[in-house]
Amino acid sequence: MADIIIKNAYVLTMDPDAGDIKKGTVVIEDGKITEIGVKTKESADTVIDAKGSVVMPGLVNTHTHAAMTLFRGYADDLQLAEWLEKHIWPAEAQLTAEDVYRGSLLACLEMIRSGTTSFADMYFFMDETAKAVEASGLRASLSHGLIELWNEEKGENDLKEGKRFVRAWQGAAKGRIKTMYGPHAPNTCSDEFLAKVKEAARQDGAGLHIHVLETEAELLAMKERYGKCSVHMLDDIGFFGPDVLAAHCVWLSDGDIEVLREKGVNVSHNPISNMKLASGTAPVYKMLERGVNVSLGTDGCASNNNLDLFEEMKTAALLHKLSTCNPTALPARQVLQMATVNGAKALGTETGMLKTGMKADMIIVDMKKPHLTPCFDVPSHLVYSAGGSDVRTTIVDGKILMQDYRVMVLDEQKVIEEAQKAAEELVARVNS
Ligand SMILES: C[C@H]1O[C@@H](n2cnc3c(N)ncnc32)[C@H](O)[C@@H]1O
Ligand SMILES: [Zn+2]
Repeated sequence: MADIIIKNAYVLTMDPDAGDIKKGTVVIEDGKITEIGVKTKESADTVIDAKGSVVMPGLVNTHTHAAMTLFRGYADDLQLAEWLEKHIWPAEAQLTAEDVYRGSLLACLEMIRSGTTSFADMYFFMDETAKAVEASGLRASLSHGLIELWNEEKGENDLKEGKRFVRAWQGAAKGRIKTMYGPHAPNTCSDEFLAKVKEAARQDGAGLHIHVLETEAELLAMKERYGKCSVHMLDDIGFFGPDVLAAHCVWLSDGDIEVLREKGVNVSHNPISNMKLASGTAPVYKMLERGVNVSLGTDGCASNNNLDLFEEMKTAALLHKLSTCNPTALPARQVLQMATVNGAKALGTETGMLKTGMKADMIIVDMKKPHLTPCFDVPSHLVYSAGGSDVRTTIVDGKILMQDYRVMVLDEQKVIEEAQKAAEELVARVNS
């Protein structure tokens, strides 16, 4: 007998070798998808009748700082440098491990509710984020943020902690947790330090998660310091490869795009954060055209200000139509692919598609809503009309985390109250 059968659903497989199934069934056993089709096994421990709904791969958020939910709406309408240096970093200096646990748990709850089944995170007190991932049932690629700032001692301490974290949690939560090295950015870490981090990642077989060319200020600072941009500096120290996840990648030249493509670097595009901090418009249309693996991320809740990847999909589609003056740029299906297939590829998770043998990470989206009626084209609705709050059921690794809008794995009220309290006390400490 199967564990879960989802029947009568519109199955959006995202599998390039298979089409969608208008009224199909998905069978889950031992955390994997064992059958998809019209005629399948009939009995299971849990049978979900998904009539009027879409079942699709869970969304993948490839760049966030989960615990920053505590800073949601804390410092808005500022430039990145001022925002980070004058507001966020001083506030982060007051963070405790407990705060990071509360903030991360709130983020996990928000992601479960809005259809995100895995995410990549870079932050501090990462044991706490890992514990929140373990408790919530989500899948994640986690890294301790390394901010050397040309201070050798700080660099060494950060790298030591990063290494401890990578080794302590690799493969934890029944394989749902992967760990990465997280050097913050080329303008906050020296080339020598970045080379050291790369070597550590190579030794541990871990990936690397880094912010790259988010702002013009970074580009100018790099030219001044090295006589070349971040992408070329990173390339020259041998940093790049398919194990690298580069967030933002806004200020790229055509030559930079070629380097990213050639080295198989995975890009996380964060359109809402880039728009809110007015960092610029990433050349996403060009990157996709040239075959760079571009995925989607929300960035942290201090620059978004939520973790809803449905909003991110719509924003990405609209932004690149506008920026290229081309309404055919980033059509709905391609944007869905960024949020599922490309994200899963970036994190190396064997998810992102509904296909036999893949891990069972999927969501059921309720289409019986006023704003989703009528429905001529499912991908169009998912990108242009739906929101995270239309997700009714979330499944990760074959386990139901939310069923019919009820979160099964966390005490929702308690998570909200404790995060609220942690945020208030944190801000009080910052202001005292
Ligand atoms: C891991 C570190 O990254 C910082 N951080 C959060 N958002 C951004 C961003 N858009 N660009 C650069 N750094 C950021 C966090 O505030 C933390 O200090
Ligand atoms: Zn970030």
